[in-house]
Amino acid sequence: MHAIVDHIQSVNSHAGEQAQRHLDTLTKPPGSLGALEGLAIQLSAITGELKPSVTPPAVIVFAADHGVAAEGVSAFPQEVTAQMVANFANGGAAINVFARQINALVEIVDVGVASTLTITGVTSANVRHGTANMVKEDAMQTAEAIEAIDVGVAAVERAKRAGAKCLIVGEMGIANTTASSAILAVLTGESVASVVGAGTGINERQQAHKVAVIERAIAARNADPLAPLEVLAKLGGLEIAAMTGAYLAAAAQRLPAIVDGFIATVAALTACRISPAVRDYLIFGHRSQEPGHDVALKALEARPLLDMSMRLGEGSGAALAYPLLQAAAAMMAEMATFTDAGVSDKAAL
Ligand SMILES: O=C(O)c1ccc[n+]([C@@H]2O[C@H](COP(=O)([O-])O)[C@@H](O)[C@H]2O)c1
Ligand SMILES: Cc1cc2nc[nH]c2cc1C
Repeated sequence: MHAIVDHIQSVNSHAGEQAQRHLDTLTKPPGSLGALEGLAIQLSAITGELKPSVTPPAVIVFAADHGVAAEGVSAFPQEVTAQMVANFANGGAAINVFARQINALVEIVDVGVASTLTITGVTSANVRHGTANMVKEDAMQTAEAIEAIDVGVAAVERAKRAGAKCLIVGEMGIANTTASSAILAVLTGESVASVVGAGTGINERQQAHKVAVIERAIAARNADPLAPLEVLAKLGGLEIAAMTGAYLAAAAQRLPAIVDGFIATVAALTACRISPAVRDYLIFGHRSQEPGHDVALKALEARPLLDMSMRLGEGSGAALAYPLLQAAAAMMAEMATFTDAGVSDKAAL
């Protein structure tokens, strides 16, 4: 982890300024493509290229289990994590469908599923078979969190070697909204109640119980809000740590990363607390229905591209946003300039 953090540099603001100048020569009123122009400038600043390519994208899904599931904080039983991993391997989940739609490379990584069965087509990088119950003990040791971060780093490096030009990082883990809410409350100082939601679909009474569980865990673990790795280890999840590592590696490799929903954004915030320069490598794909997502987005000063009332995870919202990045790249590469097309530029009034 430390080696990758040392590699992270700021985005190339000079390339971003050149992209802005190029955009203003294209046959459209300046700024008229709105947020798409901002996206193009960001892609240039990330890659250092005036005409960047985001093809092909790589989808990486990290799966892990959570000891805190034993507290009855999710609408679904823990075994669903492993069952969904098998579904990902068979190509039947929503993320598989959306990944095929955008011709993405796909890797499914078991970084901490409770089940000990191995599944063909899944990268086995299990650090431990689920975290401990954070109400009773630290979710994991710091060394395990670092190991899981390194699983994320390694997956991004494989994607880069395979030719990926853009990353879509997703997750699967029953009870991971509980871990994410706990991390977010500690990192931001916001109340637990303001960052807890229905997750996979618990009712209001169960949500009140979830708030109480998280409050107890936060009090018992007593993590230092200024020590992101400690917060991640004590309250986090193995897939959240792997995603944190993936965002750190994306920045180190100068690859744009599309952040998915609530859990992904909490991992992104953790990565930015470890290394603030990561922020400018991140593009926020969608706004999740999970209420804590707004808190996490605000902490990152992020405006997501889509608002589809989704709350699935898996990287699904990021995959749906990917065609907007393709459009931004195509605009830079293919649009005619005023000079090329013989169109009169803005009148000098
Ligand atoms: O991405 C989101 O915003 C999101 C919001 C709610 C739930 N999820 C997914 O649902 C699972 C966690 O929900 P829960 O209720 O078990 O904590 C996990 O597998 C996530 O991928 C994902
Ligand atoms: C079926 C199911 C699919 C998921 N995908 C991500 N989280 C999930 C949670 C459940 C319960």
